[in-house]
Amino acid sequence: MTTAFRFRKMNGLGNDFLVLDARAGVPRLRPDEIAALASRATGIGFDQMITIEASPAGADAFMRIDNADGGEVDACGNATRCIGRLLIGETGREAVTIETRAGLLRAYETGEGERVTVDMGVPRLAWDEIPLAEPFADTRAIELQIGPIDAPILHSPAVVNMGNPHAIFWVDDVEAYDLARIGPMLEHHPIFPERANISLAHVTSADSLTLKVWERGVGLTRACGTGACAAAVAAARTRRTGRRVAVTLPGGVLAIDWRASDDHVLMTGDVETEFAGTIDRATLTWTRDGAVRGAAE
Ligand SMILES: N[C@H](CCC[C@H](N)C(=O)O)C(=O)O
Repeated sequence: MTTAFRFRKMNGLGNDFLVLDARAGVPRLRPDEIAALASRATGIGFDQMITIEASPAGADAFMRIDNADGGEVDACGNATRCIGRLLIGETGREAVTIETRAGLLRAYETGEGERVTVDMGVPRLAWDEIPLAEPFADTRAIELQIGPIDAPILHSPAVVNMGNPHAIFWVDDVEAYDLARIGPMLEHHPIFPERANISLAHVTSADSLTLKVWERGVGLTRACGTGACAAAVAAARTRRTGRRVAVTLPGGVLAIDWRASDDHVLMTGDVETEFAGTIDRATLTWTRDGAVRGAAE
């Protein structure tokens, strides 16, 4: 019996994914196997593994999300755009529904090339929805200080849940902080019982901000879709911007619209299919179509 199965490699603004299709019989990998394949040193290298499954709720598909550390989570904005693109191509429809552990999401064509819009639903803003370890009446700015570090003190982040927990710190220069060093301290801060994704946001105008993200369970990524949504909601809530914000990340720009009519957050951006290949689970080696054999230790 073969232990080989197919995969696709995709990304949304450089936030990259190993995409498996369980509807074709791909096995559920263990966390240690996911982490080994996610390694950029010895594996295929990716931020999240995304598994497409049949949807119990009758959506076009269920999307399962595992971070590079092997931990399963409930939301991934950039991956939702990528899977939306795949399902739009598969169904021939302009709009598809994707079931996730955070709820049913709709993805639709924008008519501009590979660009996809996803309705990420309504942000959760109460302290116990983030969640936080203790009550805060105003989640637009919570008492959390870290430092002193070799840069201005980070303090009073906004917190937002987009199906996953986010903390956003307002800074004048996202490069003035060693996020690779302080990110893990904040991700694992005791105020976040489920840990958190950590963003540095520099508001550049009433409709634009620059964002740098340390992702829970991954580390620094080139883009974070739910992070961009969370930062745009937080900026609007604190009157730093309007409800439509262009979020510039290291990998590109996401257009966020926190729609006033129903409080849904719409996220629009490009997706890219990089390559396809085959993984042999028995040896955790893989072959990229039309390329040389790789090997995950
Ligand atoms: N690291 C996130 C999941 C992926 C989020 C990000 N890749 C996105 O595009 O939203 C978490 O643990 O909540």
